[in-house]
Amino acid sequence: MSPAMTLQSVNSRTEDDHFKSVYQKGVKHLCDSGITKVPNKYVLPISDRALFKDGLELNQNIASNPTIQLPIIDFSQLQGPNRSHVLKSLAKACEKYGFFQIINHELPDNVIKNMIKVAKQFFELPFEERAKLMSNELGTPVRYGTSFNQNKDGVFCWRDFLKLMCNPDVLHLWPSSPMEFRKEVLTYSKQTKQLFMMAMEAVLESLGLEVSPRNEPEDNILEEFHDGSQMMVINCYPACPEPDLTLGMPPHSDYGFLTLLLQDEVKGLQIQHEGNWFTVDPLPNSFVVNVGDHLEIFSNGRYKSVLHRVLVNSSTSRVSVASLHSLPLQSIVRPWANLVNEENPRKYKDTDFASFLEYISSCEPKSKNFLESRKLT
Ligand SMILES: O=C(O)CCC(=O)C(=O)O
Ligand SMILES: [Fe+2]
Repeated sequence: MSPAMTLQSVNSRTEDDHFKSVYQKGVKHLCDSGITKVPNKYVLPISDRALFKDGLELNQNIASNPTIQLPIIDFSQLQGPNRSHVLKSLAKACEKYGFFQIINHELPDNVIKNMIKVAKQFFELPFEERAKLMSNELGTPVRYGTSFNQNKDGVFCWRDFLKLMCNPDVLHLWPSSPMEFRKEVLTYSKQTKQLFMMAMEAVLESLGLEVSPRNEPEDNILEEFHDGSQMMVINCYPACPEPDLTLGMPPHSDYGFLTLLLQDEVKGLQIQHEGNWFTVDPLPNSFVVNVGDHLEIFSNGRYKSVLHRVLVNSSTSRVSVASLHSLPLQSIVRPWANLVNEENPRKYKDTDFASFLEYISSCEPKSKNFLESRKLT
């Protein structure tokens, strides 16, 4: 090998390493550097792009993807004479779509507005400030990162995130800047926990479970959720110069029982329904709620944890806040005994949070692979 070639290969290796470390710093950092094209690291193979269906590239703009109106669950009707009617709609939504929208919840407007405000402010902090929370360890309770799994993803997705464990309580590890961050996010997390408890009670009742406080604690699964795990994921999807080439998040399902999703006014979430992708039109002041893998397991397959993904766009950055709720981290999740019978035999193995972490640490998470790995054949 000639000296020149050696130098060249060293140079390109250095360049590679340089770019590798740039991508690890996240999409916000990359965009702030003034890029006008999507780097190859984020370019999906054609078949994984949003504009691809049944072996064909669709000749349309991402923005013209069909939208879906998710079933609406009116929480103001849950406590009154219409409760059983609302529970029936809830059961249908969880069976058919794996998604619903909550309206007329009791979360005050200002709590929601302030959550979005501090989320946006956090991503506007200087990179060095955000980078203090970067970690390669997936189990770290407070973690700033990028893509889906930046240790494993071959192609990166167009997302930066801040993951905050809310329960178990690690408040002292949360970012201390912006100044109002901890206070506002704590208020928001407590309020979403309450909303989750109401939603979970309704979901259990819709499955035919007796959740009255008169029950012995060991028969009352709702009690276990009081001290259940809560993880908040604050997502930032910067405006993307070539949005058709990449995705904000690849198709995935969420691991917990229910995820409560708050979005700003920018569209982006898509769900898979009857084999097709639909964009969710965010209703102002509502929460989009989805069934997670644990609820699919618990309900022995009656309620479905549905694939969803996120599109990005060229004009506006988007922020969303996902609150993922489940049983305490050390609990075992298994099909509820009353939902298993001769007609509907047990479909899933026992699982827990540790096996989920082990799974996502050891392979590139794709679609519903984790749930597939819990299926009894
Ligand atoms: O940003 C969104 O709309 C969805 C986010 C999401 O799916 C997640 O955080 O798991
Ligand atoms: Fe998700």
